Amino acid sequence: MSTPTLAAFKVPQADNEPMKHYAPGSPERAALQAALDTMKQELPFEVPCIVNGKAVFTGKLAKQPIPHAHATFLCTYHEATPEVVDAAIAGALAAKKEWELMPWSERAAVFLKAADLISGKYRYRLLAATMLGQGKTAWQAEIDAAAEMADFFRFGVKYVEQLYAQQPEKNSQGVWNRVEYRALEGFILAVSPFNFTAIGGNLSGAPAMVGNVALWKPSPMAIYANYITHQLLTEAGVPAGVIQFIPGPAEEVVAKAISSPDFAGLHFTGSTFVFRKLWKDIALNLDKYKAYPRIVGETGGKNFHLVHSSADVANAVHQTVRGAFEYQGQKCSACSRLYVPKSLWEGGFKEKLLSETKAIKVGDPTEWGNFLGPVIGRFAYDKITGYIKKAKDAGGEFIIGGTADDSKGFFVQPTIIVTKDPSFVTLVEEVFGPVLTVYVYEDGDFEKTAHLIDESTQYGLTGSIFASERKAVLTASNILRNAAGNFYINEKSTGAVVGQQPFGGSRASGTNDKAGSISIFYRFVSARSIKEGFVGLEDWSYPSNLV
Ligand SMILES: NC(=O)c1ccc[n+]([C@@H]2O[C@H](COP(=O)([O-])OP(=O)(O)OC[C@H]3O[C@@H](n4cnc5c(N)ncnc54)[C@H](O)[C@@H]3O)[C@@H](O)[C@H]2O)c1
Ligand SMILES: N[C@@H](CCC=O)C(=O)O
Repeated sequence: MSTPTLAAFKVPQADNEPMKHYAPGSPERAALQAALDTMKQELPFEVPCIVNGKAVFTGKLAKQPIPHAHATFLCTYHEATPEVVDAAIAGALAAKKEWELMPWSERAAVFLKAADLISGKYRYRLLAATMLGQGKTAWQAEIDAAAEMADFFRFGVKYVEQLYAQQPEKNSQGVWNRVEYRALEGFILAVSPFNFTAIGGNLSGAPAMVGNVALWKPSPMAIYANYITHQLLTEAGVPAGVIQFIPGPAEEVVAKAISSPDFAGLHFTGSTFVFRKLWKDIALNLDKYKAYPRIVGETGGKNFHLVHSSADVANAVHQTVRGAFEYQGQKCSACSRLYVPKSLWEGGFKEKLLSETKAIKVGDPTEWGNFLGPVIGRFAYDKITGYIKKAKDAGGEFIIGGTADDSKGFFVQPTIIVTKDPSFVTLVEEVFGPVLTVYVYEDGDFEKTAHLIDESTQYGLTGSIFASERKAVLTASNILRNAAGNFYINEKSTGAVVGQQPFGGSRASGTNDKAGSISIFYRFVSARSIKEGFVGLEDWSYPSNLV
């Protein structure tokens, strides 16, 4: 039976999820501690693939280690095989028939409920899994797994309502024009990174919100938090088959999915290298596809803080410490290059930056008081320490840090390197760790330095100008227009909020489809224009045909 449309429903106003602060003695600190204690007692968990709403135990096992104590595993998970991927595609296509025809208000209700499950019932479990599995402190986990994910769903619903409301301005006499926003034919492949639990939820959830079905391949380093995300989406009412959860060997699972004729789009967040490879692989399969696939990818960055001589030094230093080192520099938006005028650097900036950085406590992120946790895993540890070695070999001046210890967990101390070489290796390549490289410029070279920032890397993700002189802000804003998709003034380069600063960059940083905005939804719909005539033609010829 079809569902009647008996009203034009309005979705609730979207507000950002109120953040909890976890201060000593607060009820939220007690609740999170209890969730952590329980999770530590119960681990390791077993995680299956979820296909058509059913748990699939393939027996092909892999493990997600705890980065601050890598001998311990948070979960053992069952990897998807090519047969599981095939079943996931077939099941998703079958589920799509009902899902895309479901009235919008029903789909909206599912995601609004998911947001409330994140704010309430699942909050502390999601946070605990993100802290243990991805090495986040309580605050970093709160920003991500609670606030950002709830915001993605609540604001997403609002944006879809706005998208659907976009209708043709004009109707000729006797005609009614409409546009409907169809889901894409086929399925979306969502491939998510380790560093934000929320991004996994959004990569699979955003296409589903507009009626698509998705195969979700999570990062091997975020399996458990993403599995909980899938569970809450199911509890919220996402029907079986609409989001298939298929962890597994990345190359194999992804290659299988993108070789399907029904592959309709890639929703990717991760490194530039992998995204470029996938784009090329998709291109090689182009003749197989039923339609041109949509390719959306948000990727790496080499984000800058440019300090002008008129800047408030205390603010610039504090913002830089947070921007560079929070979550161990493993945010795509992390500040990893700092440009400071000589007068400020020698006039107290350097001392303040050093003394503030020295005060940072590094250790187990589930212990209150630690500001930094471990980096995510062996590969990241080796890559970051490799860059530290390269920087030492190239003659960088290490003013703090440069040391690391992987005996128990993957710990890298916050590191600051000063260089006189504007193309220094850690000034141009993405390190993705707690490593900040400083370039000190002559005060008179402000504009030249802005051009240097613009031209010296392939990326264009985030960046900040610190200045109190308006002219300096304007100059930097103009020169750096294409150097950052998220540009900040007297604010750090990290911490974009859904509904406030739509997120994404261009150049080698991504397709800039702006997660957390209406733009992303355009990428996962294919509009159909409908023209209905109410008055029949009485003749076929035009007045211009008369003589
Ligand atoms: N721009 C953004 O919004 C944004 C947000 C978060 C992270 N990032 C970027 O992500 C990177 C860190 O995340 P990561 O380490 O998880 O990235 P990654 O590229 O290593 O992995 C991302 C995803 O791709 C999969 N993958 C890896 N190799 C693959 C292959 N050969 N074929 C198919 N799939 C493959 C992984 O399993 C994972 O699911 C950084 O470069 C960071 O800047 C960007
Ligand atoms: N949106 C986040 C970064 C996400 C990528 O890692 C920020 O703005 O800091």
